Amino acid sequence: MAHILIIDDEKSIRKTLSEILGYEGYKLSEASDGLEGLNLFKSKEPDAVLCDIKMPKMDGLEFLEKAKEINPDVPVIMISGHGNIDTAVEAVKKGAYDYISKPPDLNRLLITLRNALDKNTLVAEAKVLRKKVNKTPDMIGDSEPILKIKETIDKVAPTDARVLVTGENGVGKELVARWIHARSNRAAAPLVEVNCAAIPGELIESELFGHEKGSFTSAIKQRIGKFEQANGGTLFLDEIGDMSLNAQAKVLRALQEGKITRVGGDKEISVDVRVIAATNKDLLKEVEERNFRLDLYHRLSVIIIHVPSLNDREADVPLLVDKFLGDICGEYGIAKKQIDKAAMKSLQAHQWTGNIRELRNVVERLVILSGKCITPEDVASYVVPGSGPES
Ligand SMILES: Nc1ncnc2c1ncn2[C@@H]1O[C@H](COP(=O)(O)OP(=O)(O)OP(=O)(O)O)[C@@H](O)[C@H]1O
Repeated sequence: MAHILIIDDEKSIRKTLSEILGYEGYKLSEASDGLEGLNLFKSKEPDAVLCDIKMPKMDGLEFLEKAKEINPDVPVIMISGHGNIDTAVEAVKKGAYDYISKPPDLNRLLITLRNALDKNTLVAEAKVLRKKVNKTPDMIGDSEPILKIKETIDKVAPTDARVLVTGENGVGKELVARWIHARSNRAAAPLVEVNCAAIPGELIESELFGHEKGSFTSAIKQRIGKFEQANGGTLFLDEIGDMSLNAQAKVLRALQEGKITRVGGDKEISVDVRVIAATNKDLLKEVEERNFRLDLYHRLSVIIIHVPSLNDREADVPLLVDKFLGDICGEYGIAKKQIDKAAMKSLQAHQWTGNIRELRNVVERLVILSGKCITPEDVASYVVPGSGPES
């Protein structure tokens, strides 16, 4: 239930409001002046505020101003006495949600509060959605392989098909997974990522499936695993080739049956999760070497998207360089630097490791060390090892 902060120096008004709102089930905090109210506003993070206008120490208008600076999304409803309706109107102009008159009319109070809270929920939801939409970065490139990848993403995203994304480190595998999720019917639910290589073998099961309290020494409280967290959404299993055989068996079962069991638990929990996996390993070779289960491989690889290294999509290098130049100069707060044609050609011809982060680092180095226009000499000095004056 929503938490309401009541600020009024008149004890009787606080009492009336508390009784009405308490009866409706709201959680309440009370303050007798603006200053105390502001402290509670910071510490309790209420969902809405009812605030008197005339009060000692800090009046309602000052409170409103300060509260808006701290969190502009929390609606503040002013409580106005006979003498200060004009001030209440002024407060609404300054960002108060609305005002109610003293003595508070029960219906008007409850309706105003409910509307304010509804609006607040919508604002919060819109923020989350906006964040989600913005969270998927652009996939730069118009080379043949990237266009093909985008086409495949558009086809598979709306289905629930499992996708295995392969490619060297840093080629953009995670970006592909994010794009698939963002374009799927699950986009409003979470995309939960697990880096299987970064989690010690003995913890991976608890990470994926959760655990019950006391199931092992460090399990001091119950924990929900990534499969459950991703319920309704997508689970991205990065570096799946590094998962232990033991964990592979459990993941296989979860995929076959759509059910998981927490470590130390006996209850089966149904989960509705789409799995996207990624690896930089040759999984079939891992299968041959008995490090990876063939049945799991088949479950995961309904669709395979291979992201080629930069060296196999030279055409994308200028676009990426241009994007990174813009981003980096923006971060440094300087005008976007230019790059000479010949310099761009030599970046394009460079043998990249395949990791796009390497290209970004190189562009950052060039931004820092070069003049307004990046020249072939800059590239020779700062990028191609062994060919510059510094080496
Ligand atoms: N086509 C692209 N356009 C723009 N940025 C990209 C592109 N591909 C990758 N990047 C960026 O390069 C970085 C590395 O990409 P990402 O993390 O997706 O690679 P990865 O293959 O999953 O890496 P790892 O193997 O290390 O997990 C990220 O910052 C990503 O946003």
